[in-house]
Amino acid sequence: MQYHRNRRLRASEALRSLVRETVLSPADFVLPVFVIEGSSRREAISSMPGVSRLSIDLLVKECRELYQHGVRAVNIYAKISENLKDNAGTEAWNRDGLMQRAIREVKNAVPEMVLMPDVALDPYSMYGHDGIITEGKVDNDSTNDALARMAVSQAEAGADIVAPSDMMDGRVAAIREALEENNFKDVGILSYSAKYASSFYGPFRNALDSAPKDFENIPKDKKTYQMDFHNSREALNEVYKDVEEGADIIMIKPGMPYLDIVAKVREAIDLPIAVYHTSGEYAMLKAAAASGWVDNNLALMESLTCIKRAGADMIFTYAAKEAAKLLG
Ligand SMILES: NCc1[nH]cc(CCC(=O)O)c1CC(=O)O
Ligand SMILES: [Mg+2]
Repeated sequence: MQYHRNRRLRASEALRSLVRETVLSPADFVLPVFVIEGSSRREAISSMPGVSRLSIDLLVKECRELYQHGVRAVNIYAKISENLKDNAGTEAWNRDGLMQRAIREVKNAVPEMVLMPDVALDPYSMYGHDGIITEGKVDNDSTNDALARMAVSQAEAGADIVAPSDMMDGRVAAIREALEENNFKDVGILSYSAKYASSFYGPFRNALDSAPKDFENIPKDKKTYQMDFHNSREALNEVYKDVEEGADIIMIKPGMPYLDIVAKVREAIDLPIAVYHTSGEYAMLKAAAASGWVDNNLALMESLTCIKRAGADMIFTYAAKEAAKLLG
């Protein structure tokens, strides 16, 4: 006689919480933030309800609040004016650039906050690409030199961890080497190792005005560097290379439609894994909730919990503050 009654342990919330395998905490979240010039400026991003671009002073304020809610890491993007953009993305390593000033001021005001600036040329590129264009192609190796300079200038400004999101080959090694040479041996690298060419980045590209631009003989998408979403084993290949090159944290992106990749990478490596709940995933949730088709709070917490269950140690999400408040 055998009665397997799995329902026994689901009988009450107290029992369910005793056997719960995955529990979210505000400390799991990294909030991506968009910084703009000026002061007391807040620009709502229409494709991402609840998300705004902030001037540095408001970003500082936001970071203080986040920290109080238990969110202790931000991933920073700068929206610079069109006339500062060029092919090489030179503004990206301007010591007095918007990004560098933002890092300096936030670090100064909230020193405990973990600052993870984005390393990639697209917000600085006149073409909207993550690399330098040479003869109509995104050139890998010259881009790596630029990324290394960008990372060093962010480290100089006070970054704790630099986060290359470009998908050039060998850039983790190039950045690691440059950081060591410049005596930033304690600055870490969070590498977007398995980043797919995805339609879920649309709202983000609106927010930064960073989509590939319509130039003749210039690629209109990022498929020659970001991964093909039909592939899974290729993600492991990418991850192993970055581990070898000295990455401290491995990122997989996007999140929800890619949890098979997260689970697979979790099995394969022991480094911390970050997963990006992307702008498109956030926008879909907000749109459905606004229509009354899903419950915002329940669907949000379920989404984030499932990302953690798949193997994420940390989650990049635009809902970081909202979720932290719901947990608090
Ligand atoms: N280096 C670009 C970058 N860094 C983060 C995101 C997407 C983030 C999101 O959609 O939330 C992108 C977009 C892209 O690759 O075009
Ligand atoms: Mg790679």
